[in-house]
Amino acid sequence: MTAAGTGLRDVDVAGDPAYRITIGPGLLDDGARLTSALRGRHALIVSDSNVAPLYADRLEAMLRSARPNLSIARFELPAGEHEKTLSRFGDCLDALARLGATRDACVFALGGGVVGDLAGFAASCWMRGIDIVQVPTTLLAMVDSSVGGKTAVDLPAGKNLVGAFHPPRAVVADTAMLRTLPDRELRAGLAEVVKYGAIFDAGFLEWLEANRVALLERDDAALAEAIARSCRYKADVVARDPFERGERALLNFGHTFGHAIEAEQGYAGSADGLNHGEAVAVGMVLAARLSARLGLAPRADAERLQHLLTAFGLPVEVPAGLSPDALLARMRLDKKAAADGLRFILWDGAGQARVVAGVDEAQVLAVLATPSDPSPL
Ligand SMILES: NC(=O)c1ccc[n+]([C@@H]2O[C@H](COP(=O)([O-])OP(=O)(O)OC[C@H]3O[C@@H](n4cnc5c(N)ncnc54)[C@H](O)[C@@H]3O)[C@@H](O)[C@H]2O)c1
Ligand SMILES: O=C(O)C(=O)C[C@@H](O)[C@H](O)[C@H](O)COP(=O)(O)O
Ligand SMILES: [Zn+2]
Repeated sequence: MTAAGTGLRDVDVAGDPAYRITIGPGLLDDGARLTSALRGRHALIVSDSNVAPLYADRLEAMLRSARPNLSIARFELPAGEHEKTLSRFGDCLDALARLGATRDACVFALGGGVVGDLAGFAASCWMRGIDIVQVPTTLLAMVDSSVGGKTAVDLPAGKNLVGAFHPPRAVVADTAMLRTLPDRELRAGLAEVVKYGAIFDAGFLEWLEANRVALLERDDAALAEAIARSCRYKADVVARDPFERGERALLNFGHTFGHAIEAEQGYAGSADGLNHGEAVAVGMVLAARLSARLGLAPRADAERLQHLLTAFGLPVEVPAGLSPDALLARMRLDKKAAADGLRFILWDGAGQARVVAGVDEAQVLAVLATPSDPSPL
């Protein structure tokens, strides 16, 4: 996985298309790697109002020096979850039209998961599908959203309700860009890192417990290891189940609750509510507590998960003012719900998750209505 002497790590994702995730410092200056998947003469750089001023000029310069004949345009959205909308998606398509992007054009998603999801969805729709290279700039995007090809925008009715599966041609994760990431967004990314341990590997949870301080202090080696291991977990599951017909749904651990919280807060995100990673942290604790309540998993495992997330500075309680009934109504529009009712990703204990159908709504309401600490599960 580590190329000797380069400080870079590669994680290959099997599938159609197969692609490579490259992780390490300095990749934003690697024009050859950034353009390795480029086929045509048009490139659209999609970014947001925080990331573009920091990194878009460098990316554009690299693309120009590697491919002098490239026509390059930019589309910049205001930063924030509330911008992951159909309206901004339309604006992104308009930017492709102004560029005159042909079917061999390539979109470069330079940003966090909001940019990656929106740019990916635009790439999946423009002329029925053009290439995208993901250049993730948040920890969350490096460990999760840039990998696996889920793209989407939010609707007022629900999170990620409109989207497509559209895998990238490459993922280029320059870890040096994490140096400018706000602490709160770093912690949000750690929530999705914890998720991999929670659903796949209790040993990884132990590693996270042992490396908690190093990760929060942005130790390069610890972060690189966490990113590479997370990408490996995700790459393996999406290669086996790219369209979420089965086991990929495990990656939704904590998301049924989390997405309901995000939607109920109007996608306020970091500005005035919980961001995605924080909402998932709360959701994972609720899912673990629901598992304990249903007698599927030991209470001690739920407490351990809660403890780790708290140690990472993440919230573990439903924000004040959100009603259990309103959250439950949101969950009925979760994409995993089916004729047999709500489906949750629950666990048999740390590192062992499964899909559980037909979960009793009264039990869900009971978990939502009970504060986690210090009350009993
Ligand atoms: N497609 C998937 O598989 C998948 C997986 C997980 C999450 N998601 C989606 O990802 C989104 C959350 O992504 P996110 O947490 O990256 O949030 P985000 O994209 O909103 O980025 C968080 C904040 O950090 C800023 N930022 C980004 N990189 C920076 C940098 N290097 N330096 C300084 N500031 C920087 C952004 O401008 C933003 O304000 C949600 O919409 C979620 O639904 C998708
Ligand atoms: O890649 C996946 O599959 C995931 O579920 C990863 C999640 O972390 C991510 O938040 C994803 O966007 C959720 O997808 P959705 O299908 O529940 O909208
Ligand atoms: Zn997520």
